[in-house]
Amino acid sequence: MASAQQLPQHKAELIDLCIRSQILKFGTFTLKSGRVSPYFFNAGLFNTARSLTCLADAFAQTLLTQQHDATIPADFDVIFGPAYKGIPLATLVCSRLGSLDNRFLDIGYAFNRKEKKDHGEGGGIVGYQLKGKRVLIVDDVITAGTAMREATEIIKAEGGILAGIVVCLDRQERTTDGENSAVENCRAEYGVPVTAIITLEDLIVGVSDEELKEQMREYGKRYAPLSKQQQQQQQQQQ
Ligand SMILES: O=P(O)(O)OC[C@H]1O[C@H](OP(=O)(O)OP(=O)(O)O)[C@H](O)[C@@H]1O
Ligand SMILES: O=C(O)c1cc(=O)[nH]c(=O)[nH]1
Repeated sequence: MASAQQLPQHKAELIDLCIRSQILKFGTFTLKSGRVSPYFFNAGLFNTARSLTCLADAFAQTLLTQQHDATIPADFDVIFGPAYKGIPLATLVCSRLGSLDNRFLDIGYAFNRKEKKDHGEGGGIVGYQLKGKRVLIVDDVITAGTAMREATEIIKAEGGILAGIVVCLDRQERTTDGENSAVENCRAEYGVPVTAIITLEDLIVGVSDEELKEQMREYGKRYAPLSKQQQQQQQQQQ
């Protein structure tokens, strides 16, 4: 395994799976933010019991074994997965936590519909009621943070209380309208712990092809959060 020596086992195993199953793809991809990336993380390809088991292990390790760390969300009643790719993730993490520890047996899961349903039970939310509950968001990727903004607005509108955010991959990019990292921006704006199982830096460690590593580094630099000095230079130029 290319990354086994440098990274904790659950991260190395996940990265190895992502490379073997082409969950991590290389090419030209337009992202939700409009940025054009030479790599793409397709969580839709966690599509077998084997790969979901690996992913569930990695989420559980992240949430359960590092609870002394203030960036790790600890107290929540409901796991919310933003449509679409967050939906199976919320279900998976809820089920895995419940099977690992009885204290989690009564946590709920919920997700939004991208289009509201106007028949049957109707509405835009499926699953556990969010009103008055501490809600953990689980998603596949954070890039510029737009999906997180949308998810937090849904939770607020339902009367839920955001308790934290955990994603599979932090691409370590800045927000579209600012200079700060999307993750730092969520921490500051929502005042909750935000964490990721793996980051762009971790992915680069796991990739063995030098040319692809370089493309990832270059892209990462282009959309990296700006340092204080860069922010000052930018202000002076304006
Ligand atoms: O941090 P951001 O810049 O918002 O980008 C990340 C988001 O983009 C994708 O969602 P999207 O709605 O495109 O896809 P999906 O319907 O496949 O989940 C991805 O699943 C993240 O939720
Ligand atoms: O930013 C995105 O839209 C995005 C990036 C990525 O790597 N994977 C994904 O599903 N969406």
